[in-house]
Amino acid sequence: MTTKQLYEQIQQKKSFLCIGLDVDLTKIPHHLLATDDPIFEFNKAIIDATHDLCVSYKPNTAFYEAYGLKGWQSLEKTINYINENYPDIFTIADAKRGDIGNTSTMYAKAFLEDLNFDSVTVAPYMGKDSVEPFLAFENKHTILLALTSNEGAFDFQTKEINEKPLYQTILETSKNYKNSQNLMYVVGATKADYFKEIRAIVPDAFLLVPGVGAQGGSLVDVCKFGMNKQVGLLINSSRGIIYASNQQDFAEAARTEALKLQKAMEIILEQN
Ligand SMILES: O=c1ccn([C@@H]2O[C@H](COP(=O)(O)O)[C@@H](O)[C@H]2O)c(=O)[nH]1
Repeated sequence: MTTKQLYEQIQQKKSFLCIGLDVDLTKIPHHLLATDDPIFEFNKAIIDATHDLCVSYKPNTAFYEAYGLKGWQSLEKTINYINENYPDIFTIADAKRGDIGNTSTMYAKAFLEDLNFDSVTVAPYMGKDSVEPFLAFENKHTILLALTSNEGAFDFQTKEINEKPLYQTILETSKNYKNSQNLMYVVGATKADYFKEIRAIVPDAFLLVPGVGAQGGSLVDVCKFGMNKQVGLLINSSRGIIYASNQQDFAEAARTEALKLQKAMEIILEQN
């Protein structure tokens, strides 16, 4: 999917919501545990109940890898279900990969070719030759960790090297990578104070913003300086939406939470 198509979806749905599919078998309704593939059945119900309110789904691969081969099969069924039934949805494999070049190529093939996600999250720590193999895929996107939502982000990412915070160096340096038009960045909603500086460095890039909902980030604060002419934001909420209820009504409850965020986004879009 191109960023133009993503923007068209945002305009049509009046939403820039990304729903995180982080399925934990200890948190899903008990009746689903009796099915052949509880993870997939849970995702399918959530997706069917929310697809008109969001523009993106983001399974975090950890929640699938933790269940071994069966978990990986559930991930594959989930991405195939989205691609077959809701092809306009932008899909993100939140896998946080990145390695020496030939290994990164294999990671990229796994997520962007075999599983056919639109994008994958990548850690920038190993530098250019670890990121560029992901960028080589046409109309696919590499979402580089820039300033993450967790407390540990202050351990390295905000530390100055040559009088510049590391996250700024990541943004500036990666802009010169080959096929950098395929780059997006992760910036946590809990770091709203940093969005003005970040937008000055990457005015046109899409930012994937996790951290609203369960982590306490504010949608309004992020949008204040985070939006650009093409909106340029994908706001992620996972637990705050998918675990709104652990009863039979879980999909409806997820829809109610997603609708609250979509309505707030609609108001913000009208004001901008
Ligand atoms: O900086 C980051 C990068 C990734 N994440 C991931 O996003 C979701 C957030 O889940 P919530 O339940 O809405 O808190 C999860 O998959 C994280 O691993 C992040 O939170 N921060």
